[in-house]
Amino acid sequence: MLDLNTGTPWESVTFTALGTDREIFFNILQEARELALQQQEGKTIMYTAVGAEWRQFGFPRRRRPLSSVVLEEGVSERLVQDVKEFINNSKWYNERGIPYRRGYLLYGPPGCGKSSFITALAGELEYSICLLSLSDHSLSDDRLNHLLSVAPQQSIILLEDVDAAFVSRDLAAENPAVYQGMGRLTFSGLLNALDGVASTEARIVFMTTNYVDRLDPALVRPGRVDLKQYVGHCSRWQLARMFQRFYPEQPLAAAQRFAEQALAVSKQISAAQVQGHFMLYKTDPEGATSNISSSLL
Ligand SMILES: Nc1ncnc2c1ncn2[C@@H]1O[C@H](COP(=O)(O)OP(=O)(O)OP(=O)(O)O)[C@@H](O)[C@H]1O
Repeated sequence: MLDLNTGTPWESVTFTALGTDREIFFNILQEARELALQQQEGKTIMYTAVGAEWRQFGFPRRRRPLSSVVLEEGVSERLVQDVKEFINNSKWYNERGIPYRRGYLLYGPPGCGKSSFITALAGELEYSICLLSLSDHSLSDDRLNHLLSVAPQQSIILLEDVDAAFVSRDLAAENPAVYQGMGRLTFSGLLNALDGVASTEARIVFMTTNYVDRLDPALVRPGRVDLKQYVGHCSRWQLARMFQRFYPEQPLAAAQRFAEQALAVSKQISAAQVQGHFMLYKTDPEGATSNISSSLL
């Protein structure tokens, strides 16, 4: 059976037992709960907004290890440390009367690992992800406000491609026709909703964009975005690291040679491109290095 309001499958089960010991029911329920939770163990749950509530999207996904997302040297560690420090410091915020929330902005070209990193971070923290598209035309100021206030506990709110919903107010003023009818969510509604995100629990908001210069400064000011991080094309270090992860049996020198040659072909290679290239040479590291120009251009 389906709950017509939420679309969630459900059924009623009636237990009857002879005797006077009610404990048996509690034990059964406890066991059922543990079994249900076991199914989610080691997994990351994604939620999307449906109407006024968050609904689980697809099956829980196996947690992505942080080490599988190769960002520029030190970047991943810095972000993880910042988030963990924030989560462990509720007292500091309470004592100073500062809303217990932290905003992050990851920006940079497509396919360089912004979304992958956030997914892996959620896995590391054992948090779920609440994915919200600001360009969703059914999103209004009130609905956004409500959704942010009822987000599941221990979740990261992820606003992807924030530039797609709002453009710098100057740009919009210059060319109103282009930016007309971008949904009922207003820019000030978004700012208010972000400012209102406060709870006794750590509230983490991640935003991503490919076009940081299109964002209104009001959106990325401290308090709304506390840490900005550029996630860009692959550096020499990243290329070698990705090679080593893909071909762990290869010596470091082979990884360095791959990185050299890849950069000689182009300085603007995304990690997604590198991953796609390696997939063509799954068991052939030599081929991956000697045929770089064929698929990385
Ligand atoms: N730094 C990385 N390390 C390992 N894999 C990566 C990395 N960046 C991207 N990939 C792979 O490339 C694909 C796309 O990456 P992802 O969606 O994270 O990029 P993105 O920066 O969020 O792109 P967009 O701006 O288009 O949303 C994924 O399959 C991911 O596994």
